[in-house]
This record gives sequence, structure tokens and C-alpha cells, in this order.
Amino acid sequence: MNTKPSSESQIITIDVLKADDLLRNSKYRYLDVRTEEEFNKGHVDFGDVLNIPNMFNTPEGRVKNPNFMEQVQQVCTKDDHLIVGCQSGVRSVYATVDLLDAGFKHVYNMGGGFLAWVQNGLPVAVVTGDTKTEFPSPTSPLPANN
Ligand SMILES: O=S(=O)([O-])[S-]
Repeated sequence: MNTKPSSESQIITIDVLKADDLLRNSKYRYLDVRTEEEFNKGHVDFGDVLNIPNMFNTPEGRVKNPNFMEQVQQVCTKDDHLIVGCQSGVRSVYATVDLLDAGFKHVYNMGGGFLAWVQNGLPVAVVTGDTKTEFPSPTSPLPANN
């Protein structure tokens, strides 16, 4: 029996509109836990967005990034205010639990992930080569994937 206390029941999930508001108007930072490839295809457009994958895709399926917490702690403190997002809201739950278990105090899970962000017409940036292209207009379409 696993008796390890988990912070799963303490997760607070906010919707993308609330996340957008917090990113714009408070000290929250966005932590994107998708893979670098997913991130580069399109991500939440805020200057201080972090991309630290909590899982990697392998031929055997998804495996946990064993260095996730260490990598987060290289750029964040446990007092930082973080909004955690992924593609559709599954991986971010795991990452949020890990962060709460590690003692991070101000962590929100963004429900629906990047897909919900895009569906709501919120600002997106795409990385092509070394160039970051921003789509400030909520009505701007994303470029087609190559
Ligand atoms: O990003 S996801 O884990 O929800 S597919």
C-alpha cells in the first residue's frame, strides 16, 4: 500500500481565461510541461514562459523526465507563482502534484491546456529556427504544420 501523502486533492485548476488574466496582471509565470517539439510548434505567448517537459515521448510510450524537479528548481523557487500547462490538461496535473509535493506553494493547473488556450483565441507564439513568431491578434490563424 502506498502511504505517501499526495497533493493531488490540493490541486487548484483554473481555466485559460483566468490563467491569461493572472499572467497579464500578476506575478504568475507560465510553466509549459510539454516536450520541446510541442512547445516550438506553438505556445502560450508571454515573455517569461518556461518550457520544462515532465514527460518524454519514447518508442515505448511516455516516460517521466527524471530531472524535472531539478530543472524547475534551477529557474524557480518554491515561492514563485506558477501556472502549469500542457497540451490538453493531463500532464499538467501530474506536474502540479509533483510541484506541490516538493513544497511549491503557489501553483495552479491550467485546465484544458494549450488546446483550450488556442480555442479561446488567446495569444500564441511559434518558434521556427531561431525566430519566434507571435500571433497577437486573437483572430490570427496558426500557421499550418509542415
Ligand atoms: O498534454 S496532455 O497530457 O493532456 S495530451
